[in-house]
Amino acid sequence: MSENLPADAPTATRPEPSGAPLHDPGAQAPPARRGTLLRRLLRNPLGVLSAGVLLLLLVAVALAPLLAPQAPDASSLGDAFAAPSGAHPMGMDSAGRDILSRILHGGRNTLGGALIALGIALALGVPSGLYAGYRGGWFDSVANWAVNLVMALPAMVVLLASRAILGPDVWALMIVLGVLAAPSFFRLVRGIVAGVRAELYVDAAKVSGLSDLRIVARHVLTVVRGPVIIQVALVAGVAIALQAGLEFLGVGGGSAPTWGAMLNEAFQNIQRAPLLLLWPGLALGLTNGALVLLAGALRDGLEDRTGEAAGTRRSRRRTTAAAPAAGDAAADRSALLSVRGLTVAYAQPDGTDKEVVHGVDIDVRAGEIVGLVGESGSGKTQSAFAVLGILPDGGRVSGGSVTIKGQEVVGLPERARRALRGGTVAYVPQEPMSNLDPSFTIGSQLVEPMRHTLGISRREAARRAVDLLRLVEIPHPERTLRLYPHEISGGMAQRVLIAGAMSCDPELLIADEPTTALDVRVQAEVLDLLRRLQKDRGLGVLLVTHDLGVVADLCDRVAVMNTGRIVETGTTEQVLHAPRDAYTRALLGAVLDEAPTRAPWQPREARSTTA
Ligand SMILES: Nc1ncnc2c1ncn2[C@@H]1O[C@H](COP(=O)(O)OP(=O)(O)OP(=O)(O)O)[C@@H](O)[C@H]1O
Repeated sequence: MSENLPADAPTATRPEPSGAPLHDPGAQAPPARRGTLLRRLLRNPLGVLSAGVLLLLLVAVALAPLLAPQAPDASSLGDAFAAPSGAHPMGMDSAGRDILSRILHGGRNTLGGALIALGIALALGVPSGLYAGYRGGWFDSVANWAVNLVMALPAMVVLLASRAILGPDVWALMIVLGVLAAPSFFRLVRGIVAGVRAELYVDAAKVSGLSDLRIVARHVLTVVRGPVIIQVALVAGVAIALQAGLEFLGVGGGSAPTWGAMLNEAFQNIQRAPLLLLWPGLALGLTNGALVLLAGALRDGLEDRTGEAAGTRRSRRRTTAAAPAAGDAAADRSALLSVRGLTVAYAQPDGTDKEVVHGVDIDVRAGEIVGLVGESGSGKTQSAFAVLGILPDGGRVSGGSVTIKGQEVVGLPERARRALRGGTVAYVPQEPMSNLDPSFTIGSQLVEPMRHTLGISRREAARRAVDLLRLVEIPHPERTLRLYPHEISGGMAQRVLIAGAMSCDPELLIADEPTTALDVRVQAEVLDLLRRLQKDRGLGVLLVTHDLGVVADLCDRVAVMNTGRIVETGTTEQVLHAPRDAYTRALLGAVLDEAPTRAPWQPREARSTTA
């Protein structure tokens, strides 16, 4: 798009929560949250003023046939340049036509044309920006190339050339303008979505089994809509100004009244009746000014809301998960999770593949906790993501087999994998705060995935959410459901994520360094919780960790990973006390011998009595 149109994305505003309210009285989001944007807008004097002016203009223009004193083209040459009077409040133009009537009717053409341009720009730019930002790949490359091409063209020159080709039809020119303005929406939306896509809470939503469409609707559109609103105002203003400019230059059809054509006529008679310039100029100025002020007020409203809700958006660092732990290579494939010869590769810019996981074997049986340990970069995360089916862009399972309850999942269609993730397999991530969307209440983030993956009503999901928070030992669950992530501690956030993971009664839990981001005391509580859930529900757990203390404390078996390979597997006792592999010995040697060990796990009641 040309320099004439707004190309820079407005600052991304914090999303306004649109989380579904819970119907359970105890779990329901407070009704005060609803419609707060409108209330905030009404509290902002500039917002009220600009919205009022725009509304007035739109209503007046829409009712032009009723409000105009006479037809816009009715002329009486004897009254040319007549001053304002009771019958003609804005006076008469050079052809003796009523200016008020022409302003009202002209507004229909001017604003209608801008609306067409805006509609086309939105229809082309927003969906393609969403798709390119969320999916990337070849569509992103092609769309970016096309957008750069269009943006390199000067809009006014293209419009003048279009006029020469298409004729003096201003509506056709507005369609061309819409195409020229679409890249501004594309770039804005694509940039924001590409950022949001990397957020951990989007990964968490994927793992909880939500479809891409739902994730976009719930987590992405809320972030995009604020900036898009502002862009709408800017593009509408530019479309109105460009259209008026074309008419002013005499490029339009000239047959229908428009504010630009009126400016043109006024300019020709500026010496004789300078007042003629005032009315169309005022109409254009008021419309554009009101649009810009309204957009600002809307943005302020959205930012207020989201700033209050989100408080702190935590680090964007992508989780480096650890993969499922160890299975004896000999174990049979009837295990809950069975991984054989798993290889993961990333496509390189030169067309070659870089293999980062080289033939991993792991088994997790029902009711056991398997630890996957290894130093940073050993391939734990890649293995876990491969099992979950959420490898980042460019990554793929290039070989091997992963079965869950005997079902091969490598090559399974995405829909089927989602169903598995939302049901049989659950995931507990490393950084609890980054995996909760700051814009939604805890209740909303527990309820929505349950509604969609279990197909239950909101009321039922809200009831289950309260039970789940009790299950993970969160005090005052009803109150907690109404809180936003920034209002709870890291330990509570991790409990919430564990509750979310348990919400669909999984059989296999993949926990990625679930305690790394927590302080020592909270770590112990979360590990105790995991152990209790695993015992009570007979879960199979693949625990990715670099902490050998955690392995000793919790795991039944352990797999040690180094440079993309499992170097040793066995029972925890055997691997920790009689390591066979030199790397395992080095890993154990790196642990401080004098470091204090945690007391063995006991049920909560026992802990409180022994404390
Ligand atoms: N997008 C990517 N493209 C290419 N290589 C990658 C990509 N992501 C990870 N890798 C490589 O894969 C290897 C394994 O990384 P992985 O994140 O699985 O390690 P990890 O054992 O989980 O480490 P940490 O404990 O730090 O999370 C690393 O060498 C890393 O460089």
